[in-house]
Amino acid sequence: MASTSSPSAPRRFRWTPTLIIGLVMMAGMVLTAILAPMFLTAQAETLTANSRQGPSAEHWLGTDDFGRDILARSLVATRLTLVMSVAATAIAVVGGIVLGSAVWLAPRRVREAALRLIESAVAYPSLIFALIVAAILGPGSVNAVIAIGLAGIPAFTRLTANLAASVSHRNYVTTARLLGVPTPRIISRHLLPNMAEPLLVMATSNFALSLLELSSLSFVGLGVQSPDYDYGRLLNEGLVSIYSQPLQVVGPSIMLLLAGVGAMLVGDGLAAAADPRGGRKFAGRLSPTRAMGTGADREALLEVRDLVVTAPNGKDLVQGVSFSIQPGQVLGLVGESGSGKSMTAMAVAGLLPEEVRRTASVLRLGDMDLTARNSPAELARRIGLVYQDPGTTFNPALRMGTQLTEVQRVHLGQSGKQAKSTMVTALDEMRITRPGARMDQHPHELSGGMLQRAMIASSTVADPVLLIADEPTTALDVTVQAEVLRSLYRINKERGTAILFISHDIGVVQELCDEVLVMNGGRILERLTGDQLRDGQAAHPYTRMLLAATPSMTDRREFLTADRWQDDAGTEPIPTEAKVQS
Ligand SMILES: Nc1ncnc2c1ncn2[C@@H]1O[C@H](COP(=O)(O)OP(=O)(O)OP(=O)(O)O)[C@@H](O)[C@H]1O
Repeated sequence: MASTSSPSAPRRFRWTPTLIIGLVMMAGMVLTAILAPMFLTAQAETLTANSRQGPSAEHWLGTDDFGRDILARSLVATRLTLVMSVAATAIAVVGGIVLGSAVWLAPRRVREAALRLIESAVAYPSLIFALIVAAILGPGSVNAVIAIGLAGIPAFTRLTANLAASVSHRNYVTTARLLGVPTPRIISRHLLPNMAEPLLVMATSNFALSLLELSSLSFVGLGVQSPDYDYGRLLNEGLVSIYSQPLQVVGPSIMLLLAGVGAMLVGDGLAAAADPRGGRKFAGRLSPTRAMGTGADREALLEVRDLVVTAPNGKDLVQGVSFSIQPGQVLGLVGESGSGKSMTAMAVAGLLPEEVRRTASVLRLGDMDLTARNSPAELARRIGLVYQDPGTTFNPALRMGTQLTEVQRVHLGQSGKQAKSTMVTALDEMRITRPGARMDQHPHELSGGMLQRAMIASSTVADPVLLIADEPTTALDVTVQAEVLRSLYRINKERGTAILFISHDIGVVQELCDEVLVMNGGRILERLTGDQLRDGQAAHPYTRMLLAATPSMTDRREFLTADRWQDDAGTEPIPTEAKVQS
């Protein structure tokens, strides 16, 4: 059977040179913070008579006023500096998440007022804010950490509130609310996991900022107090003899630079990994709402971003299309002939003609990166395909059984007998009469509708997570269309198979789809929910034109009445909600 890929599995992580260099630098800093105090404390803190010495083999950066090794002190100071920066960041993150969640939960008026207040706080320079807090609390390491932590809270509050507002519109949150799931559980289960990525990126940036601000506080005498020392404190001590003993500030300055650059590179790398197009912009420098808008749709089963399909002559047949399909969702792709629908679908299925090129910033099905070279067997297990013309899908010279069981025998490794018995069951589920006998028949002995349903049975026998149906009803007359649509509807409802449904017929699309993308000239012109389309809420003139060109819904509905839905196998009518609304 199909290996069911987790729909919410994160897409493959992008290791960029920036991120790798940043992580190596930060790993070096952490190692220094652990090892230096263990091995260098004596040289860093023991007072000797060798004061103010220049660089030598014994003291590479010389000694300070009290004969202590400057390099050793710079290295040992790493621990306190990093610990304080982590603590300040933790205060900002936790405080921001708690306050941001509270703001999101607050009544509308309170929320709006709070957001305005937060915007002003974010605009106020955090170092000035920290200086004021530190001055009120008094000098000291703990107070400096509190001051810098508090100064970072507004930015995280704004990010959390905006992200929560954005995530809370998703279907699963609405459903959880309707089911009466308590708010704290909605926050911990649905909101926070979906906000983790941008929050992590921002936390890394905040760490770099905290490092600099804490050092600044210590430098001006409001932070770490003697005999403790961090980079800022060492700079403060070196300042008095900067002309006679300039090397005294070089050690801590270099360490500060390395830690700051390392942390910023990690933040930049994480931002690029989160949004390949955004880079540093994503790291909280833009408005969080925008950041969220460009973020990944991790719940999506299929995620397509910036898909471009280029013909050999350099023409872009699909021009930067982005969309996603949630597990169990039916997404319609509608547009006139040549608009790029099939190219989009075939790009997803990895079945483009050889001469056509495909690029995308994200092309993911569950945890499978579709831009990578994937095994055809694995693709066949996860993606089922139903083509337009059942008459040409099957080889007229071969018996149905041979063709229908191909996927099972070739890709699932089933024996002929096992494959046949599975397929007979699948045909039966598709309401095809006398399925056993059909296996021995040739394609011309079956009706068009039966052939298409047999095709659907064959495409879904491996239980794919996604079914791509490319104009599956176009070649069929309108009464037979109904049988096929009904089969797709049942597959979706009973098995939860997501469907990418392609059609030039907007009337057919609106019967079946939860969401509809209107395509023209290789671009998406409009996105609508099925309900919006059924309610006639299409805004784009092209969509309206397509609707106008659709045969009267009243005529169509005649075919979709209960009687008409009785196909040759005597199936029951399609549930009301799947029918066309006029
Ligand atoms: N192999 C190819 N090389 C170059 N261009 C191609 C190739 N196949 C298709 N095209 C062009 O790509 C464009 C989009 O084709 P596509 O098949 O995606 O359209 P469609 O919307 O699915 O239409 P239809 O409903 O007719 O299949 C068309 O202009 C078509 O002529």
